[in-house]
Amino acid sequence: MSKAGSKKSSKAAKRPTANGIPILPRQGSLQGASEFYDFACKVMLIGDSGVGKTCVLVRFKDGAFLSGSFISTVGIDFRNKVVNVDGAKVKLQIWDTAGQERFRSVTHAYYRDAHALLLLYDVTNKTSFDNIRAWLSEIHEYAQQDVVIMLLGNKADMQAERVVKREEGEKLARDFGIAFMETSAKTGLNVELAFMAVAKDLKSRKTRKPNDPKFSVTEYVDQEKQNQGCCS
Ligand SMILES: Nc1nc2c(ncn2[C@@H]2O[C@H](COP(=O)(O)OP(=O)(O)OP(=O)(O)O)[C@@H](O)[C@H]2O)c(=O)[nH]1
Repeated sequence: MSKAGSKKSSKAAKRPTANGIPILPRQGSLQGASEFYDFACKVMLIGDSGVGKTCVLVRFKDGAFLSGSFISTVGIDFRNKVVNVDGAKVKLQIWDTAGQERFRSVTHAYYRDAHALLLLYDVTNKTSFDNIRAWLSEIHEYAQQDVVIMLLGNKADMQAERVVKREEGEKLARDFGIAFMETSAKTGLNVELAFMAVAKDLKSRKTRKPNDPKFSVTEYVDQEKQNQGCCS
């Protein structure tokens, strides 16, 4: 992950750059030599700086939480994970973007190939929530029309600092017809579910017969949340 100030960012500095921003190959290889899979898809994590995109990715990929001082992502990077969906192996190539405004022109270029976008805000940061509409406009401008969008209200573990109610996130998602859930990279709440919903959607798109009902990410997520029997 290209995080400014991290050890890995010195590696990133040896990569090709544009205005000092590390640029990775546009088409991250979906052909992992040692990984077997049936379908592959690109998922992008987007949202304001500091909402927890890198932490959500690390939680999903490694089952760990990056606590401590916050190091902002520089440019864009990706990690792969193969998941099992009803007997099929789906390779998720997950792109972690920099939330900072100065990297926006770099990350826009990657929207077009994305099958799914996980759009994050931070439930303890009202501005990050208010900016969601602007992020959705960008998605509308740069992403494919049929891209799957999921709104994630992250840092749900920080109840004392919360300033955005769950109902506000739900309403915004409803207004835009997109799936919603609250997540926590710290506790792992709903992180797996978010990525699995995306993987299921992709598998369904690839295998669905003309008369089969269309898979709905929103319905799937709502069903799974009900099955958890909790308020998340
Ligand atoms: N309590 C709590 N802290 C979190 C959570 N997710 C992220 N953080 C913290 O929030 C800070 C920012 O997290 P990052 O994942 O680096 O944020 P980012 O969205 O990748 O930021 P940029 O790289 O600048 O775009 C870090 O200090 C994390 O430890 C969470 O779910 N709960």
